[in-house]
Amino acid sequence: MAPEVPAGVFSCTGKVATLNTGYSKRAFVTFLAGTGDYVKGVVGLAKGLRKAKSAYPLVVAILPDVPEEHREILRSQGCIVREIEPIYPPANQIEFALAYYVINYSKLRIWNFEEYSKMVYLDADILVFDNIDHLFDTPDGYFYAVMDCFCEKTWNHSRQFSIGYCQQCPDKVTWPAEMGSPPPLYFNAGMFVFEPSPLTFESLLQTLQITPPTPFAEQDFLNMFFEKTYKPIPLSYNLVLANLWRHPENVDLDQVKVVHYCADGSKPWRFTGKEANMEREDIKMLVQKWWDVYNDESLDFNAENSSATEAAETFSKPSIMASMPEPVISFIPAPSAA
Ligand SMILES: O=c1ccn([C@@H]2O[C@H](COP(=O)(O)OP(=O)(O)O)[C@@H](O)[C@H]2O)c(=O)[nH]1
Ligand SMILES: OC[C@H]1O[C@H](O[C@@H]2[C@@H](O)[C@H](O)[C@@H](O)[C@H](O)[C@@H]2O)[C@H](O)[C@@H](O)[C@H]1O
Ligand SMILES: [Mn+2]
Repeated sequence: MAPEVPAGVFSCTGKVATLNTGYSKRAFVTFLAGTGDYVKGVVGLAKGLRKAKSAYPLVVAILPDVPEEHREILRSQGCIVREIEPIYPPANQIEFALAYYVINYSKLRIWNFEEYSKMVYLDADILVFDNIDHLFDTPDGYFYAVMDCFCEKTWNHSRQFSIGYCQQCPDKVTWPAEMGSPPPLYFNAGMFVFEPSPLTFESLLQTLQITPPTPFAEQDFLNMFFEKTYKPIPLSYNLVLANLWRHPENVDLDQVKVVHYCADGSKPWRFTGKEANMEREDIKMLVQKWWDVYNDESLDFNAENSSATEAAETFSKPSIMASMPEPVISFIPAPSAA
């Protein structure tokens, strides 16, 4: 059975929910880079949030190489499009688990969106099936995310993989004493709840410059940086698909609120069904659900159907902060996604 998630993690601290006035605002945020087809992922993400009747807008942090046509598609779907400067890891010889992961360090720019008090980051290959607005009411001061799984071959560089250990089933293969203490709980960085802060952003950047890159790029880096404040939340908030065949005992598809299409071959917008596990009925059902949302014209953005409209209009006024100059870094297009 997966490790328990602290019961109190969603208990409100009695704090008055932050009013969406002035600069103490809430929003979902995702990241888009390149000229390829991930823009379809962002459209699916935006329409899924609308279907779940979320009260908060979706901010899209985009790299300079995202074409105007894609930016217009996102604005037409009610997204708030914010261009960011890329962030690169220090010079290195590392071989990332997937070559294009090098662009994911630019995600760190979202900590500088200081006009927002609390944000929920969601990868563009995510579909929200159920309302998750209550995540914004989690107590401040922590980093909330779902624990990852170490069983896929993408983890074959790790000690966990070498002995068949996974935090999703810590009793199956116990961590041997001779290997020292077990690794700290490790989250998947495709979804997390955080509080933007320029101080945290500066600390992230300074720490990044002295941290040798590792196979899972910014995901490894964020796990190291937030190790002490990380609070696991249930798997239903970020179902990394590999859990379906690696830890089916931990998955209740009827309860899943967020599906993360990160298994090899599972991106719905380029699905062929040829890769390992892609012939599974549950995978094909989840991919179809993504397409149902993506193709549902009733979920397209318009003033009537968006509960986040007033919020989006409020947010769409560029804040003085957003116009603050950021360090200009020459942009080198990264390898395209797998
Ligand atoms: O060509 C790309 C590749 C990745 N991404 C962004 O980077 C995130 C992380 O990449 P991906 O989800 O493919 O990694 P995975 O979760 O599959 O390991 C994506 O969700 C997108 O938000 C992007 O915008 N363009
Ligand atoms: O750049 C590193 C990426 O690392 C993560 O993806 C991986 C990781 O979760 C592995 O544990 C899985 O085995 C693998 O399938 C999956 O692709 C994040 O989802 C993504 O947003 C991004 O941070
Ligand atoms: Mn992803």
